[in-house]
Amino acid sequence: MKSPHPPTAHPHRGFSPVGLENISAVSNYGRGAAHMPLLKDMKESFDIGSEADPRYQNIWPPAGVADTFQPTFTSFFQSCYRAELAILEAISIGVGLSAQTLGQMHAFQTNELRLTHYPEVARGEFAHATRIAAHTDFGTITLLFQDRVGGLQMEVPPGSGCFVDVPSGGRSECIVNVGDCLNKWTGLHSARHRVHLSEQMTEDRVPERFSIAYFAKPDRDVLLRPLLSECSNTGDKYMTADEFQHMRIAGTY
Ligand SMILES: O=C(O)CCC(=O)C(=O)O
Ligand SMILES: [Fe+2]
Repeated sequence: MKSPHPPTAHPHRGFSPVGLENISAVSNYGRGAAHMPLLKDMKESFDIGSEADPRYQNIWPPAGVADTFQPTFTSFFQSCYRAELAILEAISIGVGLSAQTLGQMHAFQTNELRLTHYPEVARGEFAHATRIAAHTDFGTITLLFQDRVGGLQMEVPPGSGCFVDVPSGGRSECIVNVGDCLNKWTGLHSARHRVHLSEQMTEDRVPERFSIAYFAKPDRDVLLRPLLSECSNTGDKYMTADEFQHMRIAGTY
């Protein structure tokens, strides 16, 4: 392995083989009594942070191995950051905050880009495993890009344990997902989602699937407190974003 992820969840950098991370460790965050089953994830991933992050370095492939990888994804990361700031401005205005409120809390680019490959598997594997277990994203917003294979599902209604397919519009589509931090600031719903067997998948072999998720995260010292007087949040009030990220991710590696 040329760019191994550290053995713990922090920092999210480099390559994680199938079996290293299991998201079901955090599936039950924020849930009431109806607990999700503990299923192993069938995925491998590569995590990239901002080159400007003062705390953590990226773990790039060594020189001579996939030399276009680093410039391609450094540039893509910057494109996602520009999109993030535009979307945060729109959300700020939409919820009644001043236009720069959310953007100002994302100045240091503690964001992460994750490339995920879900290998082809036999359909029967889904009896005791999944592609990525149910979870809410921990950050502010997620920009999700996927191929046309399908399998992304959202919990509807919230807290029910029932998941519906999110149809894939293909590689030019970007799904914007609300994360837990934006939920704490504004009350917008952070949807629980997973990647599992979709209703359309009727063959014995479930084809491989690729996705790219860009996780926009708050600056580490920002407090997660309600920004709108009418929104009611529960639990974890006034943690810093950094404390919250560490708490949420514990146990996944
Ligand atoms: O692969 C996907 O479509 C979703 C991945 C995801 O939800 C995540 O990495 O947080
Ligand atoms: Fe997610």
